[in-house]
Amino acid sequence: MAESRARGRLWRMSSHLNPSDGVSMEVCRAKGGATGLRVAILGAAGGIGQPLSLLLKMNPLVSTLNLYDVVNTPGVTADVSHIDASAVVRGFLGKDQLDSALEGVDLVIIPAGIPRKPGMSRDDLFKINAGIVRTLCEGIARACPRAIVNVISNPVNSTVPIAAEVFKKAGTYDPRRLFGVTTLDVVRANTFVAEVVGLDPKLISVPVVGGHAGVTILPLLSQPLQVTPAIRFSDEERHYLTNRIQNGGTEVVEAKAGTGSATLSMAYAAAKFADACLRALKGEDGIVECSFVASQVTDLPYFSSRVKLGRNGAEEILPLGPLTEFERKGLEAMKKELQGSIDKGIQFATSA
Ligand SMILES: NC(=O)c1ccc[n+]([C@@H]2O[C@H](COP(=O)([O-])OP(=O)(O)OC[C@H]3O[C@@H](n4cnc5c(N)ncnc54)[C@H](O)[C@@H]3O)[C@@H](O)[C@H]2O)c1
Ligand SMILES: O=C(O)C[C@H](O)C(=O)O
Repeated sequence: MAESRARGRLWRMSSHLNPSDGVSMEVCRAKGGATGLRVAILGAAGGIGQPLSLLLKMNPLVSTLNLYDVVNTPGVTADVSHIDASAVVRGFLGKDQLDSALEGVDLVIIPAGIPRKPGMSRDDLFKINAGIVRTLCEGIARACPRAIVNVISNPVNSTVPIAAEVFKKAGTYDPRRLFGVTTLDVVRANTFVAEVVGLDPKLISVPVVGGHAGVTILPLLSQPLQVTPAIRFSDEERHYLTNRIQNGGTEVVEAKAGTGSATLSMAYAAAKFADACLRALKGEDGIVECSFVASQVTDLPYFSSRVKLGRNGAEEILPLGPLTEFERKGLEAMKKELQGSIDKGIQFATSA
């Protein structure tokens, strides 16, 4: 009897988390930490979305975590909501619940969309993911126009310009609040450099600039901060590392052999970048992360480089610093492709 009473209570506690089931929250006295920040994950039931939901639930800065997807959110929500961290988890399913998922949110993270299979480029995802990102950003413009937005969906070099155009059309665009998530490139660069030089990756911080596809990913290996004496690479090491960092995504896609692309390392990277945004929103000073943003650092309208984060998002885009000849050539080599991907995104969003 005692056991079944406990079970009934648990059922109510978890099922009320999905607003679609009509069960009220009256059994709960607490409705979530009042002082924390509200986060929505769009695409929360996917390969990235699920572990990212887990990591954000564990983030003490988060008071409310809204999980949105077009499939499977009730199960993911019930599962993640049982973790004994303070964020209240709420599930939202299908496009009719998009605006409710976004209302009052401070940070929106978008990992919605299809991933690559072997032999595909990120640009091959454009056809499907461009429309998904556009629809989700229209929801953001309606329901939480002041939110910070972290775009993960590929091709990032085009989806960020799409998001910007949607917000411009809605009259809500603030370039400081829109970020393409390129943290995984930095995470990979730190890991691979640490392997080569035999150091703890936590000591390495390689800025990775440009965009998020092939040659547009440019690690500035002459600037791996925090290590004294400075690391110097041989030509062979520099070529190996640049090539491996540029092709890190493909390495995972091929290893997964048709079942998807990076999900766990990406969830880690997205949670790291989201945490930086949340800490900046809370007023913490001195936070710098690489991200693909509207930029004047080069002649390209969007570019990933080190960005100082503040209460309003991107406070300052830092200069690239001194480049080696190898890096200067890499920068020139990426420009045509990156400009083309940016133009493709703008064209898609403005012609619709
Ligand atoms: N920026 C990066 O560094 C990086 C790294 C890895 C993957 N990615 C990209 O992230 C995206 C997601 O990858 P994944 O492995 O999680 O894919 P996945 O297929 O496992 O998950 C995608 C999720 O998006 C959902 N979805 C589809 N349409 C939607 C819509 N209209 N609204 C809400 N949700 C929707 C799906 O239902 C699914 O749950 C891909 O485009 C992938 O290329 C980017
Ligand atoms: O490579 C991909 O398709 C996914 C992602 O962009 C990555 O870098 O892992």
